[in-house]
Amino acid sequence: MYTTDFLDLPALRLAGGSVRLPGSKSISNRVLLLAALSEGTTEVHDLLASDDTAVMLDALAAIGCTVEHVDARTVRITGLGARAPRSPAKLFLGNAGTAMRPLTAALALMLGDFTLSGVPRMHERPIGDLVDALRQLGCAIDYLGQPGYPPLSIAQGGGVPPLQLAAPIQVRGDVSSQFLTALLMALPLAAREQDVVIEVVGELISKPYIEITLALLARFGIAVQRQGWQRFTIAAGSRYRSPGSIHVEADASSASYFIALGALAGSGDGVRIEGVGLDSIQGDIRFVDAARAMGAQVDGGDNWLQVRRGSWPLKAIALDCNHIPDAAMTLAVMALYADGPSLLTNIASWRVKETDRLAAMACELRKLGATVEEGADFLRVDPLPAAADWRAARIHTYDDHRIAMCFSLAAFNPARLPVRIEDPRCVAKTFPDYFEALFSVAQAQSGAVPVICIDGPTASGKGTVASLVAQRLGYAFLDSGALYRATALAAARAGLVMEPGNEAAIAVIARQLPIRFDGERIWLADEDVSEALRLEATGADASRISAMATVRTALLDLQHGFARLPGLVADGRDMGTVIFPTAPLKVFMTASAACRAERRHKQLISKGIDAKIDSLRADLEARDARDQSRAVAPLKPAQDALLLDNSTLTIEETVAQVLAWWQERQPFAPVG
Ligand SMILES: Nc1ncnc2c1ncn2[C@@H]1O[C@H](COP(=O)(O)OP(=O)(O)OP(=O)(O)O)[C@@H](O)[C@H]1O
Ligand SMILES: Nc1ccn([C@@H]2O[C@H](COP(=O)(O)O)[C@@H](O)[C@H]2O)c(=O)n1
Repeated sequence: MYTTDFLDLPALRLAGGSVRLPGSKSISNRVLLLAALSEGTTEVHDLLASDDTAVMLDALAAIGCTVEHVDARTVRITGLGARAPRSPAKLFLGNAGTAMRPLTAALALMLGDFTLSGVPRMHERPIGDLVDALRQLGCAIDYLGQPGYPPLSIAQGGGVPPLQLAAPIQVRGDVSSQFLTALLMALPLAAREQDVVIEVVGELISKPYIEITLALLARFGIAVQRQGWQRFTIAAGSRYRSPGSIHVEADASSASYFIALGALAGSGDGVRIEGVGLDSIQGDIRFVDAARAMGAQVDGGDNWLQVRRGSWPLKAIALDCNHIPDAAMTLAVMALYADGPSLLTNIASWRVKETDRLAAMACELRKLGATVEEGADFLRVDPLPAAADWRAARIHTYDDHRIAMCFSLAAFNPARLPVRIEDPRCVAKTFPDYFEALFSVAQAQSGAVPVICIDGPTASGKGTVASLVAQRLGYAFLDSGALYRATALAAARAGLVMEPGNEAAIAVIARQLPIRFDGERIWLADEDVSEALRLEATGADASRISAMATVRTALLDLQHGFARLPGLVADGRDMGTVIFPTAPLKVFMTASAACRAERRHKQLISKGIDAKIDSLRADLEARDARDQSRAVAPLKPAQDALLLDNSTLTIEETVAQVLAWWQERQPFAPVG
């Protein structure tokens, strides 16, 4: 997951290959609560690991369920059954509507004292219609802040008041279908001696989500009779029974980004999406119809979809999006690539989601250059047909995962402009590895993967700085010196002396180098050689073999392979001059020999390695001289490199300078 302040997506061109989607958020949190209310243990497979499921799991543990993490995608829940929940309990539910609403309803029917709160935005998301319905029943539930919104208090430590079950329980259905879902999941707890009837007031929105709820209730032993979408009856004697084991389908709304990707850029066989198919129980699968209407070619089976580009430009669409409220945001970005204005209607529910999505989408689309009309419950988006119409935009994401994900599609713009996604971490709500998945199937425009080169002499700090710059930008990091060091180490282990007569044999070793980078650690085959590589003797050997032309050639492909989405920071001696000569930023980093010797001395002492500063200085000067004077790829600044002497700078100041130079090269307007 990218946890950087922003993530710059370079211009993208084509998409192909296969992605496996994470489990559905809606199904995951429903299944967790149903398992918690059941008697017995439920093993939940393919569970989404995300912020929203994490808060639900924490809450279930807090009220006394046993939660065991079997592996990254499997959790075992032992439910409460007939037991009362642990009380008092304070539950923090982040910004997870799928946790706040159903937990409120379930706990309101149980013995105990509970408070339910969330992040500030959660306290702006309405819950009054659900609370009204629960109060009708007789539950003791109060607002702790603004009436109509969380945080809430449920105070039934002394006992659950007698519930008014004779008359139908009325709930509004036109603000959020989650209120009805919450009651449907909670009221089986009350349907012991008599049927419980729920009546929906107003037109029910997002009906497909109710279908998911009913399907999952059935898996946990609860049959609900439905008369149209207005009246739901839970039979007397209902009791939750664990199915023992249950699989969570992949998220159909998450599929929308990859369906769109296929429609925009799917080349060859296009994009294959694993984990959700055309027969999905999730309403958002109907996004496929909308994508087809815009021109996408979509095939699918039980548990897979395959999407290719069809009509181009895409066809404009006018669609009532009530049935796909979440996935419809993806259509708004696809509309930029259409042959005319697109109109998305019946999306008023966007206003009460993670943010006011209607306002947010309009604002961010305009930043890209689009003309957008925003109504109370609709959005009209004009396309951007010509490259000159597009603007390089910093997309603000409002702590809303779907905004981050759908705007990534703007990176396919014909102007070849990068797109900056602010706070990319917000995708953790439903799809923590979204950008990794995107980069695994998307291809950059040729030469568009950005590379920052940092070259310089020994101990100038280029490795330290390059790695920090890479971290801040979410880019890959290439420590090219490690490749020469690893080759030298492998050659020494093979009994070779680093002299010209052994060049051919050392080049063979370099070409087949079984090197693997794993975070801070470096492996040669199955041995962790991180420490051995940093020895001064290994550095000196590396310097000797690095003068051999065939060894350098043998390491070329390996180094080029590091240039992948979303970008690379590479440090070495010839990054800017030979390996990435067209890189948009080249820095030549130096510091005085005295300063470098002192730094290296401190570095070694801190690792418990004894060293003399004078001999260190002599060694590094000898190494620099050899690196500068060799015939192939000598150490020198590229013609267009910026010089950075950091003798008097701290590490942070040096990093800040490199980042500042990088920002100067970006097309985004300065932050105003
Ligand atoms: N201003 C600075 N910028 C960068 N590094 C610094 C700075 N001040 C101190 N250092 C320290 O200098 C030491 C040498 O840095 P580093 O190993 O990154 O250098 P290098 O140029 O990559 O060396 P080599 O070429 O041997 O791999 C590190 O311990 C680092 O923390
Ligand atoms: N691009 C590069 C990187 C390194 N070398 C040689 O390897 C030696 C070790 O490098 P470190 O950066 O890890 O110290 C170095 O002295 C160079 O001789 C190179 O030639 N080209």
